[in-house]
Amino acid sequence: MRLCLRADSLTTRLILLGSALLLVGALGRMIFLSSYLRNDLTQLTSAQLTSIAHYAAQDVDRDIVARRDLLTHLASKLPPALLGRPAQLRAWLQERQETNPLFSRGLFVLDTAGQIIADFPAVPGRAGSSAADRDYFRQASQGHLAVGQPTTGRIAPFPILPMAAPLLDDGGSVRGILVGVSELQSGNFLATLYTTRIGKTGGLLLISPRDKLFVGASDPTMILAPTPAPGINPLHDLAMNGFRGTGITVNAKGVEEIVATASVPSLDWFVVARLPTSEAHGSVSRLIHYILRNTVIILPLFILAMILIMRRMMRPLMETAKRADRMTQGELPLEPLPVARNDEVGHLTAAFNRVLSKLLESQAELSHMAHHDQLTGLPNRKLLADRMKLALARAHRNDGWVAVLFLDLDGFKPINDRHGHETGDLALREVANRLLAVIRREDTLARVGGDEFVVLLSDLDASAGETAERVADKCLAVFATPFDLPAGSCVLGTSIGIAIGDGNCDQDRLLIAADQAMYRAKEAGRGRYCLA
Ligand SMILES: Nc1nc2c(ncn2[C@@H]2O[C@H](COP(=O)(O)OP(=O)(O)OP(=O)(O)O)[C@@H](O)[C@H]2O)c(=O)[nH]1
Repeated sequence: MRLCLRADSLTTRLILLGSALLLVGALGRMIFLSSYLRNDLTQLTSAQLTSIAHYAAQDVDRDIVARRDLLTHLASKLPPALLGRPAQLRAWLQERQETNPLFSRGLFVLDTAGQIIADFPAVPGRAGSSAADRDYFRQASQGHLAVGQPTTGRIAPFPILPMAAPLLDDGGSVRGILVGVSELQSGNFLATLYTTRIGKTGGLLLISPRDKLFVGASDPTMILAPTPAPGINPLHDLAMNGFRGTGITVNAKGVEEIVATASVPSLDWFVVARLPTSEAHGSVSRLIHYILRNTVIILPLFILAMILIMRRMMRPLMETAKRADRMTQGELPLEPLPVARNDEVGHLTAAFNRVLSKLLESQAELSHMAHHDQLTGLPNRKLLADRMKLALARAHRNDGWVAVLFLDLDGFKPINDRHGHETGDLALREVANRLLAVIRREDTLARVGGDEFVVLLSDLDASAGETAERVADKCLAVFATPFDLPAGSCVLGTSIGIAIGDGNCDQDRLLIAADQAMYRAKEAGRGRYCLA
């Protein structure tokens, strides 16, 4: 049986509903899962970035502290007498530098006017030049160790960090300044910070709030670039003012990032570890694509499976409907349908069968009513006509005979008049019962009028007349006994007209002949029979 997917069919609706639920489920999973995972990944990434920023800040701090300690130590050990002897001073610097080359761009000494007295390694043009304008000179002149502003070297164009320590005499006065210069990207300084990548496009930043500079960055274009002006990046502004923690922000290039900040303890610098959210949430996008792809693959399979399942489930229902249809069109007899399964379709089929059996019962009742007399339950004139037709056909085939006895009650009307119709009805029923008792089972007793009965005797032989007279005698005899009715005992009689016919007789003429014979019996004094 073919299953048509019509727009108004239950199957189509169920498939559409199922598909809609599948899509809504996938959509729901995408929305709720992606939101949940985004939050989760943001927290996880923030924690990881915090660790990275912290470790990077510790690394920077270790390098700064090492240089600060070295410079302080060298300044304390530099013999004051060497300040007036540049050649010896350079030799002293060389010895120290070769022993511990932390300051990759060398050491030099300034006099109190900021003039470079000696340097190592000797850079052409450095000795004799002035550094009086440099911030570290001004700070160190005050007697403090100074970390200068990271800058691009005057001699060599590399990002450098100068550090300066005052050379103090015994009285604590500044006699000169020892300066150490480190190339920021040198292998023993911050090279790792410059080359570290977080994810594909994330990285580290080292920021000096005092100098409003990016000291270091994974992105080379940002090295020594000025930090954004306040108001561009709120989280950056907070960090510049001392906030340390994590957050999501949009950087100056318009990229949304997860960032974590950590302070470099020995300076006011801080490290920023950053990762674009698009990268951090990359697995969410992949998951959404995965769900979408799966849904696109599953949906047609689901629809196909639904069609097959629905076809299987609906087959009994459709077969039931088809058979019911054929029954209504008269192609199949009205019979109970087979109940295939004990499910809703089975219940529907069983209900249909119950309706059908009620219908058959009503039909049988109607048919009985159409062919029987309501009062006595005897065949009526219509059924008698059918039976006569059959009896005459058999007689025709067998060369047999039929006899019709037409009975009209004598004295019935006075019972009605005297005792009422109900008593008359009881009398008619009793007459029917008494007559039924005297005829053969295969003969027919019919009520054809108010107090008129017909006895049809079929399959008679040539002695049909004698047989009919014998039956007429028996019928007369049943009236010999008075009728014992609730209203009292009543006497009834009957007049009988007999007509005999063979297979060639017309049934109406036979009945009329019997009727006329009955009238002759009436006229002859009632309570008797006459032959037609
Ligand atoms: N109680 C009852 N009476 C009926 C029914 N059908 C017809 N009758 C009555 O039966 C009576 C028949 O009339 P008649 O044939 O003249 O009655 P009768 O007294 O036997 O007269 P004769 O046939 O001339 O002997 C009428 O009074 C009808 O009203 C019925 O179903 N029940």
